[in-house]
This record gives sequence, structure tokens and C-alpha cells, in this order.
Amino acid sequence: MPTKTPPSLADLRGEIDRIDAAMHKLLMERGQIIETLIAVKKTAETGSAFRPAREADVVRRLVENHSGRLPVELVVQIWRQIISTFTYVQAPHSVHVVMGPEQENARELARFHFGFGVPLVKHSSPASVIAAIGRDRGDLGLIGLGPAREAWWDKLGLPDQPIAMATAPAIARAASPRPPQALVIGHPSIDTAGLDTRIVAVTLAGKPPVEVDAVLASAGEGGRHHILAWGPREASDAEIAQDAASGMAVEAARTVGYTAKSIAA
Ligand SMILES: O=C(O)C(=O)C[C@]1(C(=O)O)C=C[C@@H](O)C=C1
Repeated sequence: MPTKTPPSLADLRGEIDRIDAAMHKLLMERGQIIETLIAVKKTAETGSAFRPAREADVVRRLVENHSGRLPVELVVQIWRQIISTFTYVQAPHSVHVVMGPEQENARELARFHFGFGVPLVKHSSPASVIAAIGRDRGDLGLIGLGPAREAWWDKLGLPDQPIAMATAPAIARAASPRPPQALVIGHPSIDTAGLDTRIVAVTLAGKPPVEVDAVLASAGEGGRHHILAWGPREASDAEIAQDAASGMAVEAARTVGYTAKSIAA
């Protein structure tokens, strides 16, 4: 049987050039939709093009349809860059991030999530990020989750205060901790319809004996224990608080925003 001669390097590069040109053309075609998007979404009036539920759908579909040699993280990273740039071009804004010695990977996480086209503003505390949102309705904030010095999330969801609307990273990677590492917050006027997960600020009588996956962040303060819990959107604040409390008495529970279910890569 005659053996097939392998393609030359020039042939392979020709093939890559053809694919690159097609990808570039499609990207430019995607870009042509922006002007109409701005008009249809009335972005000039609302000040923000950010639609977290739609973004989560796009990423979930990519992960579901992915196969082959290319790591899915790369594909998600490329699309996060595209989507964030599209959001920015429709309505320029900044992303406020808590960065400091205790938040070493915050910049990397912010760049992975929002790409390189969006300006990052550095803050030293969650309270300062929360205060910054609302001065400009289109701005977003990124605050690290996990153990905290104070229950900064208690400021979310109050009248005219920012709410939670996404978690980062967009996918739960095997190489990174399973629970989300950071919370994305934004002005309450941003459309959060379609996000299937409720985020609840809970006050407990004391520290629960075990920490469960339903807890995103926690802080001990003034004898009380404060946690940020998540559960299905259709569940009530009290139900989500009970699930996260591990038997500890629940003193207060209040919705502070929503997010999309974790997307496992
Ligand atoms: O679907 C929209 O509303 C868009 O503006 C498009 C797009 C995208 O690039 O896919 C950009 C920003 C939104 O946050 C969601 C999705």
C-alpha cells in the first residue's frame, strides 16, 4: 500500500493561516453587532451592558461542546476576553478589585475573568470596592471569598447598594479550589434575571462545627458568626441559611444577590 507523504511545514502553516483568517473574519463579524446591541439594549440609558446570566450560558455551552487537544481553560479564557471586551466597548467601565498581600492572586483572577481590555482599579478593602460601585452604575467589583476579617457582604443588597451577580473564575478547574474564589458585584439596576443561584448573608449564633460547600465566605465578629451562603434561587433565604448553618441557630438571613451555578470544566 502506498504510504501517504506527511504534509510539509509550509502546508501546515498554510492551513493555520486559513483557520486564523476565518477566525478573525468571524470575530470582526461578531464586532459588527455591537452598535445594534447598544441600541436594542438601550445601554446608553442604563449605563451597563453586563448580562451575567447570558455570559454564564455562553461559557457553559463552550464547556459542554468542547473536545480535543486544546485545554478547555484556554477556550474559556479567550471567550472571557471577547465577552468582557464586548461589554466594555458597549459601555466603558472599570473593575474595582481588592488587591494586597492577602489577595495575591486577585489580579490574575481579575485578568482571567475580565481580560486585559478593562481598566482595573486597586482597592485595599472590600468596603472600599463596595463604596466605589454606585458612583458609576456600569462599574463592577471583584472581592475574594473565603475566611474574612469582617463580614463585608452584609453591606450588599441594601437599598441602592451593589449586589452579587457572578462568581469567578467562570469555570471550576481541577487545578484550582472547587468553590469560587471571588464574588463579582455590580449596581442593582443590572439585569440579573436568569441567574439560577441565590446568595444569602447569614448571621449565626456561633461558629458551625463543620464548614460545608454551601458557605462561600465566613467571618467571626462580635461573638456572632457571619457567613455568605449560596443555594438554588427558588429556595428561600431561611432554607439556604439552614443548609449552611450545620445545626447552628440562624439569627438573620437576607438575599444579597445571585450567580450562575458553577460550571465544571
Ligand atoms: O448578549 C448580550 O447582551 C451582549 O451584550 C453580548 C455579550 C457577548 O459578548 O456575548 C457581551 C456582554 C454581556 O455581558 C453578555 C454577552
